[in-house]
Amino acid sequence: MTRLSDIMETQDRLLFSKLFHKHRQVEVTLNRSVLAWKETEKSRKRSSGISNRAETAHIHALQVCEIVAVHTKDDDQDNKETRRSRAEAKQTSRLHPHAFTVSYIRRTRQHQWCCSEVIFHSANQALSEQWIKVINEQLALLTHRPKSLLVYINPYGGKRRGKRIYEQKVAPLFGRACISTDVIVTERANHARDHLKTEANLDKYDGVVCVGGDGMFSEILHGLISRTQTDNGVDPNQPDAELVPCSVHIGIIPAGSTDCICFATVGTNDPVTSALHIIVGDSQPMDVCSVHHNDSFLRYSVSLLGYGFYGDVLKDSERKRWMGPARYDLSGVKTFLSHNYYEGSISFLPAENNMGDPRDKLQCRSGCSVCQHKPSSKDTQWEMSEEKEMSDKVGGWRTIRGKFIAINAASMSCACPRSPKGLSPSAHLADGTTDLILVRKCSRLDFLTHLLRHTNKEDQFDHSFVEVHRVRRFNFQPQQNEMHSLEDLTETPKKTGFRPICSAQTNYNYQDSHSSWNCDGEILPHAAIRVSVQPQLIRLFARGIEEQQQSLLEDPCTLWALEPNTHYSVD
Ligand SMILES: CCCCCCCCCCCCC/C=C/[C@@H](O)[C@H](CO)NC(=O)CCCCCCCCCCCCCCC
Ligand SMILES: Nc1ncnc2c1ncn2[C@@H]1O[C@H](COP(=O)(O)OP(=O)(O)OP(=O)(O)O)[C@@H](O)[C@H]1O
Ligand SMILES: [Ca+2]
Repeated sequence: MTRLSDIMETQDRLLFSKLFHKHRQVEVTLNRSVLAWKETEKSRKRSSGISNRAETAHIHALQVCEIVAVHTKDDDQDNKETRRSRAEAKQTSRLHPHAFTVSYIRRTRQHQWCCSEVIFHSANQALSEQWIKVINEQLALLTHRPKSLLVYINPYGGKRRGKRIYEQKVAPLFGRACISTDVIVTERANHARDHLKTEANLDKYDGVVCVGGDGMFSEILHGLISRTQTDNGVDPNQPDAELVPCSVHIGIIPAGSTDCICFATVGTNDPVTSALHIIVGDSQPMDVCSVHHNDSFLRYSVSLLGYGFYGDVLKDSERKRWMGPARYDLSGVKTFLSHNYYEGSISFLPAENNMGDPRDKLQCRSGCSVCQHKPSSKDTQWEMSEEKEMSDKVGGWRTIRGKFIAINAASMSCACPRSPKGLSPSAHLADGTTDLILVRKCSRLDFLTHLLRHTNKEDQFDHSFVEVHRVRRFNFQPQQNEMHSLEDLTETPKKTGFRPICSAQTNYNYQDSHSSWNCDGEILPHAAIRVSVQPQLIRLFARGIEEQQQSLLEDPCTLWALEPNTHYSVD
């Protein structure tokens, strides 16, 4: 571990100068990883007045990898941060007229980042220019940062604020970081997907950014995966085909209704935070489920594949798109009151024991050790073996038949503002597995308790009617001919008035006896599906949720040790 005082002294120093910051003289040091400064002793003595006892030294430090950009100071930036008098600011500018601004990432609250600035003044123009040059040289060494991005904006996602969010909050940051962009505002559903599939010249870009919600992300996902498979001659209709990972990173600027992919990979739905993760070129691999019906490809999923409750909520909510995000709450209540269950048979290939358990409370966080474990070739051979697929007993495939209110496969936690811990709080972003949650038929009250536990600290899997398995693949086959309402199961049956109650004996048809699959917010056209997790098929400009820092000083990224009698301020 490097000590901050060493950085301030000589260690690997690239540049050292006495400059002015907030009207005080500071010693500024740059090495390959840190930009640090502290007030000079002379200045401290002057500020502490007549007493000869200097104030304690404050050392401020920024990590170079969290510097967004360095520029000559704009005139209108004068002393925004000091709240000192204009006269004092004018005096600094007169005596030390050559200034440069370092824009950097500052952590605020709840995983949010903002872009802050620190301004250094100098009397010497050449010195100021040298600082800009040397910092820029260090930034240029960070080759994983994107230089050119293709941006798709859905102007109709969420509360229809995508365009404004991009123009006001994101474009200025990309501009400051000297990232060039080609922006396409979509004109119809699937515009972005089709453009990526056939037209976009992907060689030009280091990443694709989507401004919108999970549906818009899904378009980008489908466009990119499909393009990559076509370019590599892979037929996606083969359920066992090994798909080729996409080389282009995806960035998400949240502007939708749920935005669970952004929330579960960054920890917050904030456009500025996401833009900063893109600028620094963060990289988070992610699993993708491929979904087939017989031998034809249906869709890819990265978050929730939900049959029963979440399928019914989505189907109903699609008719209420005009309501915006509130449609999910209304359809949620309506579906809850309908209280339907569906019969079917689900078979699955459990993940190996060393892949953890959905109830182990080992949450996926930045640098997650579980996600480092790549499936061995032995695991893959096992997966591919159709012979094993036929067997129910030898530790391979298992089959469960039953009546379910919900069948959910969560390939990641699916945390979102509605449910901050998500559908499966310990699911992992990139471990090659999905958590299969089976909610069997139960009373309304029991199901409500289960739902409520998604919003508090209690364990939503701790019910006799819920089971959860970590799996690599699963198949679902709906029961052919029955549909039930749970009216007869509740202690005090009530007519809901929301939908006709069908009994098992009367007028059932396919639509009533089957639910639909909610695949990341899209309805699938078939109930019988085969699902296979494709480990780490895509990469996002994200780093996973960072551990909450108890204080900024405990930032896991800091490179230095604390020293007694010195105050540290890690900006
Ligand atoms: C009593 C309160 C219980 C609240 C329970 C909240 C659980 C919420 C779990 C959210 C999981 C989201 C998973 C993400 C799925 C995305 O790929 C997809 C596309 O964006 N979003 C949805 O399908 C959108 C799905 C939106 C689902 C909303 C469900 C709302 C249920 C409300 C039930 C109310 C019962 C009230 C009884 C009086
Ligand atoms: N120009 C457009 N006109 C109409 N629909 C569009 C357009 N561009 C994209 N879409 C479609 O709009 C749908 C919803 O978009 P988006 O995901 O951005 O918002 P949302 O549904 O409100 O949020 P979430 O998916 O997070 O719940 C997507 O499925 C996408 O295909
Ligand atoms: Ca996973």
